[in-house]
This record gives sequence, C-alpha cells and structure tokens, in this order.
Amino acid sequence: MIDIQNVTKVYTTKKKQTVAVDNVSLTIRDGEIFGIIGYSGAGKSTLLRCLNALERPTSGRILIDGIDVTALDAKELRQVRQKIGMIFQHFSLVSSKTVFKNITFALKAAKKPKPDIEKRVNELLDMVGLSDKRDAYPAQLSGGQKQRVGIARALANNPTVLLCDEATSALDPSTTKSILELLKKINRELGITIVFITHEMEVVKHICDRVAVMQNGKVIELGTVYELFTHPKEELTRSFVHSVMHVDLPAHLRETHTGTIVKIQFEGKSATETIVSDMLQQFEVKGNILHAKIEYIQDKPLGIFVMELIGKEDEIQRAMDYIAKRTNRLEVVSHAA
Ligand SMILES: Nc1ncnc2c1ncn2[C@@H]1O[C@H](COP(=O)(O)OP(=O)(O)OP(=O)(O)O)[C@@H](O)[C@H]1O
Repeated sequence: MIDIQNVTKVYTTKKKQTVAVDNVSLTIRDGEIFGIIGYSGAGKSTLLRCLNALERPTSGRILIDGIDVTALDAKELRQVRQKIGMIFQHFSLVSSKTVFKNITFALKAAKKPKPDIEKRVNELLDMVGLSDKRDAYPAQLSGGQKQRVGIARALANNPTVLLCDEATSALDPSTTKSILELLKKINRELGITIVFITHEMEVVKHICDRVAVMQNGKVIELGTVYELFTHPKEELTRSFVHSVMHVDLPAHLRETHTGTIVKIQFEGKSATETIVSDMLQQFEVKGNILHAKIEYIQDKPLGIFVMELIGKEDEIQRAMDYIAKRTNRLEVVSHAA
C-alpha cells in the first residue's frame, strides 16, 4: 500500500516559490491501477517523483508497504527503489546500448549474478513481446517498442510498484492501446500496483481502477473511474469526462428542431433496459435520436442519448418524467420551438 500523508512540495528559486504539490493525502491500494490526471503544471510529476524519492517532499510523509521513503538514507533508498519501477514519456533509453544492455543495466545495478541476468532479460523480453529485438539499438525501434523496453527495464528487479509518467503521451492511439493492454496484463498477472499520471481521460478510462484529479497542486476529486465518469463533481473533472463522452449537437440541429431536445444518461443497469422503447409505447410522443454514445468503463455501460421528443406539451412532460424516474439523469437541452 502507498500511503501519501499531507505531502507538500515547494520549489524555491531566487525569483519565486512554487507550491507544486499542496497538502496531498491519498491511499493507493495494493494491486490497483491508480490514475492521477491533471493539466500541465498541476503537480502530477512532482507527486509521482516524491513516491520514489526522486524528489523529497517539503513536508509530509510517504509510506510504501509501511516504509517511510521520505526518511531513508542513500543506501536504504537504493534498496527500496528496486521495488519501485518507473517508465517515462520519452522512454529514457541509452541510445548507444542494445535492448539487451539497456535492460541488464538495471539488474547489474542490483548486483545480480551474470547467469541470472541473462535468464531474466530473456524472460522480460518474452513478457513484453520483444524477444526478436534483443540486439537492436533504440534508434532501430518504434516508439511503442521503445516503451516496451522501458517496461522490461522497469520490471527487471520484480518491483511491487510501477510508476508511469505520461507513459503513452508520445505514442499514437493504436500503439497507446497496445501499451495500456500490456500494462493491464502486467498488473493482472504479476499483481503489481500501477500509478499512472496522464492528462488524457481516454487513458484513464482504458486502464485505471481509481483516479485522482489534480489542479494547482491539490487533489480536487477522487473516485472510481466509473464514479467520476457518471457523477463528476468538479468543473475540471466534468471537462475531462466531456473530452471522452462529448455529444455536442451541430448548431443547425438546435436551430431547426421543432420538438423538445433532451439528453439522457443511462448508467449500469439502466443502460441495458428498454427504457426508450417503453416510453415510446406508453406515451403519445415520437422520438428522434440525434446523437448517441455508449462507452464501457470498467466493463460497465454508460450511455448518453440526445433525443428530440415530438408531441403535445403535456405528453412530452409525462414522457420526460417517466425517463427521469427510470434513469435519474435527464436534462432538457432545448424546448419545443
Ligand atoms: N525543479 C523544479 N524547480 C522549480 N519549479 C518546478 C520544478 N519542477 C516543477 N516545477 C513547477 O511545479 C509545478 C508543477 O509541475 P509538475 O511538473 O509537477 O506538473 P505536471 O502536472 O506534471 O505537469 P507536466 O505534465 O507539464 O509535467 C509547475 O508550476 C512547475 O513549473
């Protein structure tokens, strides 16, 4: 378990003081994939770097499996760091060394015997699907392959925690997906706790169990990914959710419609029920679907429908009340013209 207790990090330069992390407290459970999302400058990297003591907090404590990493001397820190792997946005590979050498580096640093090193590197290359690239140099690899080497290197010493600093931000969408799938597999099969920082809600949706939203050094919202997608409380969280779930209508549709336009959110069970067709059968209204999107988040459905309801005013109201009762989430986008 990672227990972050009242962590503050202040950078002091000649000109100014920056509070990069502002009194953050979080508990990250064993075996979960925990996301930290925020825009540039929110303090995500600084907080992540505090977890493996690349940065020392100005105040507060971080306990990893009960060990206070903020209070270790250099030797103790080296030992603890072997249990905390890290991968980076720009991979941080040594360009003059082969894939094999890049990975052995971590094992040599941990003073592993030579025959063990050879065996372990082959295992790792197999795990990340790069056995055929053992003798290639980083320049001969694609971005996704470089990140796979980064992952193999981070896992070399069997860490219990893997820190991911914008690990897919330099990759295209399909390569991002394959790296996220690999990380999920590692989490599932090896039970490694993953902390993933990102500015992309799509990534959070794909991989995380829980997520903290950071702004100006503070955690402003925390919950399971499904909770945040279905009931975002803060404006910033809503805008992150909107970036994935957006169902904006073209302006001309808003202008030319004759009926009442409603937006309906279906969550969990309600997404699998025949609510719309029941409504159309029970009330004298016609429904015209203008926009619809269903996402599966943590394997649970979340649907957003934008519909135009056409009929008499009181019948539309009764139809809307019916849907609101069964879904709890109905919003009138625009009244009948
Ligand atoms: N070494 C440093 N010295 C001074 N200020 C720093 C240092 N590192 C970060 N900062 C400042 O701390 C704040 C938080 O930066 P941080 O890199 O943690 O944010 P972030 O959310 O990870 O953003 P990004 O994704 O752009 O890295 C920013 O205002 C940044 O300028």
